[in-house]
Amino acid sequence: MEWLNTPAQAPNAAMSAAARTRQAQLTKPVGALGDLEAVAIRLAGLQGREQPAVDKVQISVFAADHGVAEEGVSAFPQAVTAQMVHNFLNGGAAISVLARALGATLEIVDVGVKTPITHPKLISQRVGDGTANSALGAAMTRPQLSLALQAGADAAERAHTANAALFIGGEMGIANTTAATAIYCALLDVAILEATGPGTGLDRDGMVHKVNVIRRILNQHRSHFDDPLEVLRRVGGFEIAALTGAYIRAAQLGLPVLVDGFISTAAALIAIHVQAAVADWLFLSHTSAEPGHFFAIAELKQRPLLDLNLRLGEGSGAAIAVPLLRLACTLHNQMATFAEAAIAGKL
Ligand SMILES: O=C(O)c1ccc[n+]([C@@H]2O[C@H](COP(=O)([O-])O)[C@@H](O)[C@H]2O)c1
Ligand SMILES: Cc1cc2nc[nH]c2cc1C
Repeated sequence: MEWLNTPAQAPNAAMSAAARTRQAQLTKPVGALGDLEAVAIRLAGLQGREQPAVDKVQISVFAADHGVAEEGVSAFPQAVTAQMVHNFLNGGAAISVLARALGATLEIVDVGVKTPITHPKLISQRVGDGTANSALGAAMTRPQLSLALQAGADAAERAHTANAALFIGGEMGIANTTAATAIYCALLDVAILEATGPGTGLDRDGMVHKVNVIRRILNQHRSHFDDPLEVLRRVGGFEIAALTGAYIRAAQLGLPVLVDGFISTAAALIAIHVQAAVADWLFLSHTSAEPGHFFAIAELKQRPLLDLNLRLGEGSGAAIAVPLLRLACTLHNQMATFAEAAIAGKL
């Protein structure tokens, strides 16, 4: 795991400066294309070219089960994790449809679904048969944490080797909003009541129960909140750890990342607590409908691109934001400058 401490690459400041200069010359009032201008400028710095592009996209969905599901914290049974993995592989899930529509590479990685799945298209990098119940003890062992981080790093390496311009991580795991909420509370010091949401669709009573379970989890592990990897090991999940490893490795390889929703952002929080410079490589795709997402967005000091009441996961929100990144680049690269179009500049 020595790679974890390898520094993230530094964005190319000269290229973002050149892109900012170009934006100022395009035939529009400066700033009129809003956040899309900042996206193009950031991407230019990350890709080291004045004219960025988001051609090849890799989406890696990590699936795993959670011991804490036995506490009854989800509106759906644990078996849905494995059932959705089959749906991903058979092309019927939202992320399958989106990946096809975008021309993106989609890979599904089993990092610890309870019952092993065999399928020719599945990448099997199992860390265990699901995590242990974090309300009773640590969710994973140290070796399991290392393997899960490595599974994510491997996915980022594959994307880099395949010359992907953008990496998207997705997750699937019944009960993982409980794990993610515990991470938010541990790292951000937000109140459990404010950070907890309905996940897959709990009613009020279900939410009250979920809050109580998260309180038990936090009380169990409170003395370790100053160590982000220990928080991940104790209250996280294999798929959250894989996403953390993927984000850190992508930043080290110089590969921009589009972060998905509530659970993916928990992995992003761990990643930036391990190494703050990883944040340079992360774009937030959307604001999740899960209410606690707000607190992580504030910590990442970035405005997500979309706000569509999404709460699916799988990498779906990030995939939906890809056309915006592509359009931001196309506008930046193809618009005429004031000089080219012979249009008078600002008075
Ligand atoms: O990404 C989000 O913002 C999001 C918000 C709520 C739920 N999810 C998905 O729903 C599952 C977890 O929900 P739950 O209620 O079982 O904790 C998991 O598979 C996630 O991908 C995802
Ligand atoms: C059906 C279903 C699909 C999902 N995709 C990601 N999380 C999910 C949770 C459920 C319940």
